[in-house]
Amino acid sequence: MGVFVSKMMGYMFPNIECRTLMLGLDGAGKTTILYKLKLNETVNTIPTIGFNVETVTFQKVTLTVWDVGGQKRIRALWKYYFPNTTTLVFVVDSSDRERIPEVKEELYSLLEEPELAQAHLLVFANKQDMPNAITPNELSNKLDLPAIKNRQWFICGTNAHTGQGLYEGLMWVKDEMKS
Ligand SMILES: Nc1nc2c(ncn2[C@@H]2O[C@H](COP(=O)(O)OP(=O)(O)OP(=O)(O)O)[C@@H](O)[C@H]2O)c(=O)[nH]1
Ligand SMILES: [Mg+2]
Repeated sequence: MGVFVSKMMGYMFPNIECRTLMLGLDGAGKTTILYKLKLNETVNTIPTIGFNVETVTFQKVTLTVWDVGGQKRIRALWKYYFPNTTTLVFVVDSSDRERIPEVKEELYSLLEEPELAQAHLLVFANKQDMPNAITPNELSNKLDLPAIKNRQWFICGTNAHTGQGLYEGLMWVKDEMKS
């Protein structure tokens, strides 16, 4: 009986799989976020040369999260991770105000990529714990997010060390995937 019920539940509420591509400038906090989500731990990171990939399950949504190094000289490799992306997670170091123009340039060049045309956009305004951090609202305006009309997008403030804000983002991804 228990097996029957669990099979019925599986048919009625199937697991949703989501290929998630996490990009952003070097040092934004992508790898820290990945392992906070996967292990609920704050790991010591080194700059990613190449990628990390982990699966994270959240309320029946299984995300395969690809975290690709963001150093300028290796951003040319991002394109190899584009195919079949359902959600683009773009991580920003909110305390690095000087690099916001570079952030914007990289974000908009991603949004022009045909292989990412179907992807939802989740922006993590990370490092909200830093005293000079730009707020998610301010970042949204600086990145002109309200002007994006051709895809669903969402921004939230995060602190990858404590995990604050990360689940708000995942909740949005889950709702987008289910709708
Ligand atoms: N204060 C603070 N520091 C953070 C936060 N998230 C990440 N960091 C720190 O920022 C530094 C860079 O984090 P990473 O996760 O390695 O950054 P990354 O985006 O993976 O960088 P690349 O691999 O070079 O693309 C590390 O020292 C992290 O501990 C945060 O929310 N707050
Ligand atoms: Mg990294």
